[in-house]
Amino acid sequence: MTSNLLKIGFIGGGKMAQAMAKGFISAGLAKGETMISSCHPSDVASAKAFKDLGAESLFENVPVVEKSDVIIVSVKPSVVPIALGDIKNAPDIKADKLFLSIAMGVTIKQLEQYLPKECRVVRVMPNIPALVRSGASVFVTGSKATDRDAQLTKKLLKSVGTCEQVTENLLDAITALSGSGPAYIYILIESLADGGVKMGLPRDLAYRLASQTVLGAAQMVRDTNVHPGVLKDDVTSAAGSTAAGLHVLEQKVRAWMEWQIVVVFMKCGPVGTAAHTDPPPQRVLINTSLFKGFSFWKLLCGGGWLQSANLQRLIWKELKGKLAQQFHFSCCARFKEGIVNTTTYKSN
Ligand SMILES: NC(=O)C1=CN([C@@H]2O[C@H](COP(=O)(O)OP(=O)(O)OC[C@H]3O[C@@H](n4cnc5c(N)ncnc54)[C@H](O)[C@@H]3O)[C@@H](O)[C@H]2O)C=CC1
Ligand SMILES: O=C(O)[C@@H]1CCC=N1
Repeated sequence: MTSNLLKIGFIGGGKMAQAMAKGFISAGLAKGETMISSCHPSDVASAKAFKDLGAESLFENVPVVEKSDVIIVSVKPSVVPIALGDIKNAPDIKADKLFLSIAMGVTIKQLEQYLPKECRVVRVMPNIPALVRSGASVFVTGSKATDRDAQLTKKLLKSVGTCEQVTENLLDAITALSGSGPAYIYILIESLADGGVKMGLPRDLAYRLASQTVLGAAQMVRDTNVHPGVLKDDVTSAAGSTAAGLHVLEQKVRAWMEWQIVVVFMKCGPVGTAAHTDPPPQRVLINTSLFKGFSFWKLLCGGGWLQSANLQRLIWKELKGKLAQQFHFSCCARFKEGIVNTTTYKSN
């Protein structure tokens, strides 16, 4: 029986939409035929992926809204105004429905502006392990979303992992931690396994051991409620092998893992708003250790202006090497007596 199941629509049928759709099917919350997706006409792979699930797959957004009870907006942030514009500009569309946007950096305010005024909006940050129902999701409700919408959002997201309601000011940091996080854990697994292979392990055994080790360690943190530092000490015998390994890792990995959260956080604001009319928020850098001798540098959200070109050059030199992708960001120097500089750069 499919008649009691919600009709779930995806505007954008890419990687994250497919992960959620497959998770909903495994959870019994949807069937292929109760879902519908749209994608760009050039994206035949995504269209096929949804068809393979038994879902309808289109190259138009308006019918997805018309045929669904809940619509998941799962296009890239820069495409959100275009895709939602299709809906706003459609004559006679009945859009008094719940829209869940998973787009990085696009705010509730923007979503409500892009959509027809009768739409109810929830902003979500899921992650890709939703595919195997081990996702970590959070959500924020928009101004017109009801308690029932919040309950429904929870039901959908809990079916594919954990789900917590948060406030919107936390979403960019959450994107950096759990939205992007799986990618960082994948390189950790890959590098653990590569190290094992280097020392003679068969590759398939190395991946099985590496992934189970990450899974088990994560479960220990989640289920025992013991501080990760204490758990780490339990593995580390005096003068043993783990201590030797940690000596290497502590020098680089810990600092870099924290640093990437700052970098992603900085990226979320400006990119999410790049295509929009709102002025991009000033995202500024805090890393007191980076700039030796300039211990007054702080991470700030806010603006200001600096006179020292030397300081600007120094920051830019530091950052350029660390930020692989092209984007705008602002650097801000804050002296003890107040903010003295903000400059917007474009990396290349
Ligand atoms: N991939 C991930 O792990 C996560 C992604 N997200 C968010 O999910 C969103 C989608 O990301 P991915 O699935 O990774 O990207 P993707 O590139 O795999 O999917 C984007 C989809 O949008 C479709 N599309 C492009 N233009 C369109 C249009 N005008 N109308 C309708 N569909 C259109 C594309 O054909 C494609 O199917 C992004 O906003 C991202 O920030 C959030 C959390 C995790
Ligand atoms: O890379 C991205 O922009 C998206 C947001 C979180 C995970 N993937």
